[in-house]
Amino acid sequence: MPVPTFPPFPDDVPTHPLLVVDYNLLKIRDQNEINRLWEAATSLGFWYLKNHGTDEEVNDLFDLGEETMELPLEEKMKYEQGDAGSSFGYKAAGANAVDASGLKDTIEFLNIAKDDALAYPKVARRAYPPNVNAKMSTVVQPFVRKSVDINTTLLGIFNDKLGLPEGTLPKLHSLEEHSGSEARVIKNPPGYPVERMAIGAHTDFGSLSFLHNRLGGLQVLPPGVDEWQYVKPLPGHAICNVGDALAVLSGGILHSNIHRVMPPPGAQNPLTRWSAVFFTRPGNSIVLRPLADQSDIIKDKLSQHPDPESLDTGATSLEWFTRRIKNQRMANRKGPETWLASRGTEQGRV
Ligand SMILES: O=C(O)CCC(=O)C(=O)O
Ligand SMILES: [Fe+2]
Repeated sequence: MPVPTFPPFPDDVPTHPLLVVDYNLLKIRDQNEINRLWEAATSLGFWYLKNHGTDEEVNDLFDLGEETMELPLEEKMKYEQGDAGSSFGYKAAGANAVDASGLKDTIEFLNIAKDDALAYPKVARRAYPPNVNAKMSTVVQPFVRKSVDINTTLLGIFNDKLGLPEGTLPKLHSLEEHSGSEARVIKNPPGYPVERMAIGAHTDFGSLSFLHNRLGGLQVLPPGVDEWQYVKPLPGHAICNVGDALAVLSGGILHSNIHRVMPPPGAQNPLTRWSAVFFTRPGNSIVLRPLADQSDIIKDKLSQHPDPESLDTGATSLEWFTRRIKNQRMANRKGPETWLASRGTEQGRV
């Protein structure tokens, strides 16, 4: 389907500019571009990525998301992610909390494990609706493959900048091991005022997120700033960000920033908001702690950290995700403490 045109993003709301990084230049290891990526990843931890060559795959995934969300709720619920802390599958609107008070989220999403997408027609992790299976090879796999390629390139660049032995970070995110890496399509229905949180404030759980937005609604709370600021969607530009796993592995050199999703602002507000993401996460067995024994740069950074132990999570990647996902589920909620138990590196800012 052709990409629809939308009302413009308003010009009277606070926005946060992001550096634009050119993927074509990263691919040829242009030093200047690598330095700009590094600057973005170690400050806000968010940047725009242009020339990523994934537009068609993203549009096809949006179409598949639309087709899936139109299924009757009863059908979608057959593929629900459940309450045990697994991420893969369908999540109905209202299944997660958005804050400590237990306000419910307003979005529904479908998560497809990279393990299932790449193993298809074998089932690696779980089942999906028949219409998703029908497009697994033609839509999901191509999106996952391109996203993996891009994020692996970024991991390779961070690896070298961090002074880690060649290939260390890509190896921790190997396709061979099962992981929490997944593709996600999100729908936020219209009808909510601009101040009604759709997804609560959070840091991403994994290492790198490759996000595609057409309408506004994503907001960041930059370090040292008290006001939430929108990230304006730019056509053809992905929004990339660092998640907790990479922040921890790098000893805090790479920054995992808090963000949340609100309904689209201004003239975009009456529209359904769709987003698509690929999350790259470490292999399930990888222990989330700074790689100080493999890099003097990380070791030095850690020696200046006020509380270096706080980065030693003692958790494997699988345990970290399971804890965070499980404790945001409304079905598991006992009180504000359940929300607190779902937190990552937000450091009390939400
Ligand atoms: O929809 C968006 O713009 C962001 C979604 C997000 O932050 C997430 O799924 O972790
Ligand atoms: Fe996120």
